[in-house]
Amino acid sequence: MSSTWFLFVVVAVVVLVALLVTGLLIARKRRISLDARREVEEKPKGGSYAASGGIALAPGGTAEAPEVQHPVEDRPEVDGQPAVGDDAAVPRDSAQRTVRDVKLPEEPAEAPAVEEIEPATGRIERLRGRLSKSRSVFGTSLLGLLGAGDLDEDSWQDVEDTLLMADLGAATTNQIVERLRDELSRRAVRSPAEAREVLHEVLTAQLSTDGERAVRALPHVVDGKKQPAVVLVAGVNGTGKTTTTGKLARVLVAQDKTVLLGAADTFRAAAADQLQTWAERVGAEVVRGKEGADPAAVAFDAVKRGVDTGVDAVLVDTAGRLHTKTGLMDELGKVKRVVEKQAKVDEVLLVLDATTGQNGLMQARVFAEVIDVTGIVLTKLDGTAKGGIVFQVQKELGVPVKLVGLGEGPDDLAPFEPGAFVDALLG
Ligand SMILES: Nc1nc2c(ncn2[C@@H]2O[C@H](COP(=O)(O)OP(=O)(O)OP(=O)(O)O)[C@@H](O)[C@H]2O)c(=O)[nH]1
Repeated sequence: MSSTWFLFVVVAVVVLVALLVTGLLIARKRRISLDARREVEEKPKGGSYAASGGIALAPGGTAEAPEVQHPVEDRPEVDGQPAVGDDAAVPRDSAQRTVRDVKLPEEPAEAPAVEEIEPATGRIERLRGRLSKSRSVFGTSLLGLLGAGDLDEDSWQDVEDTLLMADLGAATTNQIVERLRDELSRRAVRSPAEAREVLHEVLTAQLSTDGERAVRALPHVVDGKKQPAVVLVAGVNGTGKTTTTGKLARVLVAQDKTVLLGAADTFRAAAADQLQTWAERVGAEVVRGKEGADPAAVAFDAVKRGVDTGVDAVLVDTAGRLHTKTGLMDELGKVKRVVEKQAKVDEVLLVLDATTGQNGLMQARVFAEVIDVTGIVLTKLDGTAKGGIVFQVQKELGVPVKLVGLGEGPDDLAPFEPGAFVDALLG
């Protein structure tokens, strides 16, 4: 009986163990197959990347990104650009690099180059081509008429018209025609060469004047002390005052004279800058005031500075005054009076634009009433066929033409010499 019970118990235990093992195996098998299916189901379509973690979010607003020490700091040769290895060190989604100020090496300030200046002697000959417009009137027209031999009244009328059109004015034209008639018949002129000689003589004589043509721009001694020459440059806007002042400074510097420029044209904003540029080109000092400052005060300061520093000449560029504005014209008189508290004004150059013809003459008259003009500068003779204005303006003012402007170039200013001028006109 006991052995039967023992056998029964063993069989029961074996069955129980078998059942237990089978149950466990079945349960495990089920779980594996389930998980595998889910894995297949959850796999995203299209082969895209499935992130393993979520995106870190932070509240917006003022939170500042931590400063990143970028390796570029240590590698100046990459010049701030990403280079190989940068991404490895700084992940893409780390804070962006900020713009950094990089100190560039300073460029050495360029000293303004002082230019070489053409000698002034013989300039009118060298610039004679610039008078080509006026030359065609005098050279081609007049010589054509006079060189043709005996002139009838119609031909003399043509000579007269030609001179009038060249802006010689009625009085000067009459005098010239009369002289030409006399000389041509007295000398029994037959050839064009003889006609040219007579014309040259008559025109040159018309240009002669008792006035001194030298520009008074050299220093002198007062009470044993060197005093700079003081030159005022006056004229209507745009006639070429500033340009002439600059050109004249070059002429002086080329002769080893020291020059100071006074920018008393305080009306036109760019005038002082323009003068400063001229000064820098020749290495001269400039005295300038604020825009709109009293021109007389600037002129005074310039002359004072010139006296104190012992320069050879002070050239004062005055404002472009319209001759119709009497107040402004009076101011020019004031500039002169104020300057003369410092030093005598040696030269008042009136700049006239030759292309304005008769209008230029009207300006000259008004200026001469306000200020004692001592010399005339006739500019832009290169751009006009009316070179004859030279003849009129001298007669009108009784003041010599001292300088002529024959172009915009820095050395296109020539001393006025009647013989050379007429030569250039006749070609
Ligand atoms: N062709 C030619 N142009 C000239 C001559 N002189 C001056 N100019 C030109 O004329 C213009 C006026 O010259 P500026 O010197 O500025 O005249 P400004 O009288 O000082 O003028 P404001 O300062 O306005 O009163 C510039 O373009 C010069 O280059 C000359 O002889 N020939």
